[in-house]
Amino acid sequence: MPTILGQNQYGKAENRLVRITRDGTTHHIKDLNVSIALSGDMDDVHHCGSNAHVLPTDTTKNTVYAFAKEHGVASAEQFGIHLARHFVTSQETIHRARVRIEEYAWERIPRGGDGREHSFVRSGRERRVCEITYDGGRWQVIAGLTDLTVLNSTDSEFWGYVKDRYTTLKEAYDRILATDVSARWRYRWSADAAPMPDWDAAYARARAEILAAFAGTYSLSLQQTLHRMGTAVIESGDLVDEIRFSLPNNHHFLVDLEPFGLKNDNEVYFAADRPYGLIEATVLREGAEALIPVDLTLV
Ligand SMILES: O=c1[nH]c(=O)c2[nH]c(=O)[nH]c2[nH]1
Repeated sequence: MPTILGQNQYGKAENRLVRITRDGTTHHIKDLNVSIALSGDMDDVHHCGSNAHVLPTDTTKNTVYAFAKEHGVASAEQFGIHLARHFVTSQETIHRARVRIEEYAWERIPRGGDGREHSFVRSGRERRVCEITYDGGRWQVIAGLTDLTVLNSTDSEFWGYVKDRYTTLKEAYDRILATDVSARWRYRWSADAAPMPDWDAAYARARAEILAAFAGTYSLSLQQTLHRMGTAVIESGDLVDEIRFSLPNNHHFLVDLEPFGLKNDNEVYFAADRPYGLIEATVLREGAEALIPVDLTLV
């Protein structure tokens, strides 16, 4: 039976890279997990095993480390753009490159004024991510974050919902709202000719807008909070056209203390870890195209 080769890509996944920049006795750290996926004239390697068009995945790994030395890592986005451009422009058989980067944040440990800055502590579970795609003509730059854990201990209600014979949920007029924010946003930058944005500043602004909107929204549902967070990011400038969120509703249930003769005045909660509501949506600038995949685990 004849078959047709469909979409295919290959490359080295999860190259763990730590780049130290030594600025005298002050050191800077970038801690990345870099995944490369290349596509192009790959019919022969799949059909008859000729590797003549294949740049080895091992080489893509080496390129990550060599570029870290030669070009440094100014930002994850800029590093990804460098790599994607290199693979597509240096190899005739490679027409598209996708570079995904996860970044782990480190904070400095104060060293008691000895003037030497080389001690770090890993901060939280939160990760910064980006995905760069280049096909020789157009760029797609998606950035985001995963597992940014936030909680409001009041200013959240949930009532007025549909009730059927299986509904047992009590209406809530003062509840905890908590989630681990996963967000991906797509920058408008899409051409080599356009000036390169300050990726770190753009990331910091989006993250700050998400946090401010979460804290500042009097919430009638997590869906409403999501929409406010997305709108805040898009309206904060003209760089982000689309943002998608995946928000687990980290339920906190009031514990029944009446058996102990105690009144629970919204003070004692059971923090459940599963199951959890999962609220997901994309917010777009008017007229923008939805290009971020529905399933954020794929980005
Ligand atoms: O913010 C919420 N949105 C829902 O859709 C929902 N459903 C539910 O049971 N609790 C909540 N909370």
